[in-house]
Amino acid sequence: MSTESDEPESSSVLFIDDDPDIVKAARLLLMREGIAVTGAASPDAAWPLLAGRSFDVILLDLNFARGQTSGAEGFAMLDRLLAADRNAIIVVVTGHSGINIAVQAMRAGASDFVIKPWNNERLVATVQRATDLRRAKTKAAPDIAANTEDRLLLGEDASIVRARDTIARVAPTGAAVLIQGPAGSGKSLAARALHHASALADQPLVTLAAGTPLSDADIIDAAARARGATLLIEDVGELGAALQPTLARALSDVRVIATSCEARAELKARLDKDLLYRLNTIEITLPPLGQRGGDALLLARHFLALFAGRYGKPAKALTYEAEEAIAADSWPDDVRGLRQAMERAVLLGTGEEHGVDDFGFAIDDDDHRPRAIAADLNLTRSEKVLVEAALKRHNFNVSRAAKDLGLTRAALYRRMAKYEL
Ligand SMILES: Nc1ncnc2c1ncn2[C@@H]1O[C@H](COP(=O)(O)OP(=O)(O)OP(=O)(O)O)[C@@H](O)[C@H]1O
Repeated sequence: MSTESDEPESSSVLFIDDDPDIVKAARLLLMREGIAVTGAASPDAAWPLLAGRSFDVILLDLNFARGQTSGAEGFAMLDRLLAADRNAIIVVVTGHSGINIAVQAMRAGASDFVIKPWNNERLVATVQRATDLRRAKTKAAPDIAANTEDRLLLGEDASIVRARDTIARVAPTGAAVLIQGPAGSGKSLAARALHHASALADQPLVTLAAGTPLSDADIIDAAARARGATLLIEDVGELGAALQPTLARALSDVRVIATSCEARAELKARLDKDLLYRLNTIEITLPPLGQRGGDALLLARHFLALFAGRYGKPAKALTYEAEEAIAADSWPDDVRGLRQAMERAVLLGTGEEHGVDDFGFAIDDDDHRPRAIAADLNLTRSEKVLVEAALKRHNFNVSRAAKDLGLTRAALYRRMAKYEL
């Protein structure tokens, strides 16, 4: 938001670095220049902050895991940040030995780099330059400063990593993309992410809701408005047979993204061949949340932090039982249902932590385990989920996680290898 004042506008920095002392040093230094620094200890911890607001500059450490020097995690984050906001201003932070890596990062889209330990004056100058660059870009395209919640397809399950990768690769091409998945699984979000990452991001995204009553004229009108831009056809499998040829004919000079709850075979039976051919050059499938491993827990934490920020409530941790129940639930209303459950918990939860009661899970009276776990007969999956939850809870400290799980360190390491954690 711009302010009418002679004072220079203060700027905001998100510093993603696992070393709290480094973040603190930057905060104290930059504060004197009117620059506010928010810290995030890991890429995971950064997303809820990014979803809730926008930052002028992102300082990104490239190495997170202890002893890592390849920068792989930082590069992955750099790609994701730029996919979420192609005008993000990212300054990578690296040690002396990482100059080559910093140069590679700039080739990959970073705006600048800082070498640790830094020279104070140089850090201030770099951040100020980066802020100016952001301001210039924001002026050119005012909507980029809007919060990025509608572009972040979060998750670490292989299916979501693949979906993000496909989005990043096909967005600039203009190819037609069909996104399949159950209701509430993130199809519209994926479509918007695709649009924002495309060369047509500055043009409108026209939506045609195929599941609502439509006439030929509605279809022709939507396609005309989307000419030279992108048409999002939601629930394309619901489109009446009589209207399908009209749509197929109207889709010239339009980038098409379609979503469908139906799987491919069903869609094939329902849709006119020409229309399907026009829609499914590239297919992206979003599996139900209950089949995405640890993503339910990751998303739950994300939404809790997001809503805590939005409603000005304290950020609370989840109890162990609540984590287990969230990880093991089948989430019939998918991500939408989980999102609502987390919003309700933030608004209504009264305890110091979010417990199972905040989410309407019932505890089994016999073994004091959440019922959702008892109902899940897939032992392998439950074990993976529990191991992952314990590791995350203890910030990947293996000794503490092993103790929590009642395992020896060796037994935990074996399971981590088995589940590729
Ligand atoms: N991977 C994700 N990361 C973050 N938020 C998500 C994710 N997936 C879904 N959401 C959020 O969950 C809600 C439901 O997602 P969305 O509307 O995209 O689902 P949909 O599959 O299009 O549903 P429908 O078929 O009912 O239209 C939205 O608020 C969306 O932002």
